[in-house]
Amino acid sequence: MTDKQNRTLPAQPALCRILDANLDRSREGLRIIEEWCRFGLNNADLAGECKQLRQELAAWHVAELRSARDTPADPGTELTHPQEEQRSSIQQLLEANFCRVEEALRVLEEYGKIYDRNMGAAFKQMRYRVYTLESNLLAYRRYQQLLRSQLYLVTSPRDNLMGVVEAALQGGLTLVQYRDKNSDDGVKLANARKLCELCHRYDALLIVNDRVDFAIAADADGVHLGQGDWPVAEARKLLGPGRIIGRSTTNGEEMQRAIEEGADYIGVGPVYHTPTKPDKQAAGLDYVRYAADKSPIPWFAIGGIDINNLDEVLNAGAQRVAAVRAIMEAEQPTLVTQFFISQLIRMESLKAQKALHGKN
Ligand SMILES: Cc1ncc(COP(=O)(O)OP(=O)(O)O)c(N)n1
Ligand SMILES: Cc1ncsc1CCOP(=O)(O)O
Ligand SMILES: [Mg+2]
Repeated sequence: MTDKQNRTLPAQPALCRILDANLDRSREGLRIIEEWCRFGLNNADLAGECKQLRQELAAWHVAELRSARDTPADPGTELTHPQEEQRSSIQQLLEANFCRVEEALRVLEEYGKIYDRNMGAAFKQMRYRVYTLESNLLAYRRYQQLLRSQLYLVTSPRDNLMGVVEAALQGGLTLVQYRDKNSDDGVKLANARKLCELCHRYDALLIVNDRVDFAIAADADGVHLGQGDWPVAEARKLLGPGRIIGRSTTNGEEMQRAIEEGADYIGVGPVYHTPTKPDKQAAGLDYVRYAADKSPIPWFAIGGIDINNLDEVLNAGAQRVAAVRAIMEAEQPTLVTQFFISQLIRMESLKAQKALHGKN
């Protein structure tokens, strides 16, 4: 690739060292990301793109650049940032390494222009591919997290909102919706941001109810839209393909429309009449059975579900449930969360066993 004809000036040792260091940096960062795509996500496409980028970088990493390396004289090897020493989650590790790769590619793009006529354009194109990889990876991670979530906590306003949600997260919750119909916008935005930070610390997703603008401003994982809220397509325009959009449905027609509109999941209910939404008529267990039979996308039974009637909802075919009062008003939200999850897992393995033995 570094055909000498494309070279504009004889390479200075400092320039070679800069290019060598940043080729190393970008290749290492991509390797770290690739390992997660391969072993953490089992995603051959994402891992393949990392490998392809690494190979293209390797082709630029010619002997002239590698031999310019002078590690003992490099003052930069001693410099570390406290954040480099700490990684509190996979999310943070990935973000840090994407940042490292993108910075290194930018350096390669700028200094590369002096070294080789084609280098600037090549690294610019690679940097854009890394941005695309980053958003594809984030979208994939979000969707995987949605798929593995069987319990969905929808919050209600509480003095100790963060404490209750954290207790549920400690019980294994992986999906939370911030729902608050009465607070001022300033309070809502502050709460959405705090909840987002809290959920991400536990590797859980945060969805914001009703408001696309808050979901964006809080950098949440998505939005939940009812039949009277924004159309899914309009929300998608603002949120892009990487964030999750949920839609409430009370019957088969609404379910079909939500799927056609491109919702990522649907709420199915209210299963029972509930004081949390007193004006809404119950859709009943029949609609749960209908969803179990017909929905090709993830769906959450919601409305009046608690630890006493959970079995009935699961027997009607629900594999995922959402709850407000059962967790928000529990004396021990951690224990209730653990109970819900254990029952959902029990039912899932019962179904898997039945399928294995060919029974209905
Ligand atoms: C998971 C889930 N399902 C349904 C709803 C209800 O949404 P909506 O009909 O818009 O009513 P409000 O929650 O906005 O009062 C939900 N929030 N979450
Ligand atoms: C938001 C919502 N959408 C349909 S039912 C419902 C409220 C569920 O609340 P609870 O779990 O307290 O019955
Ligand atoms: Mg709504």
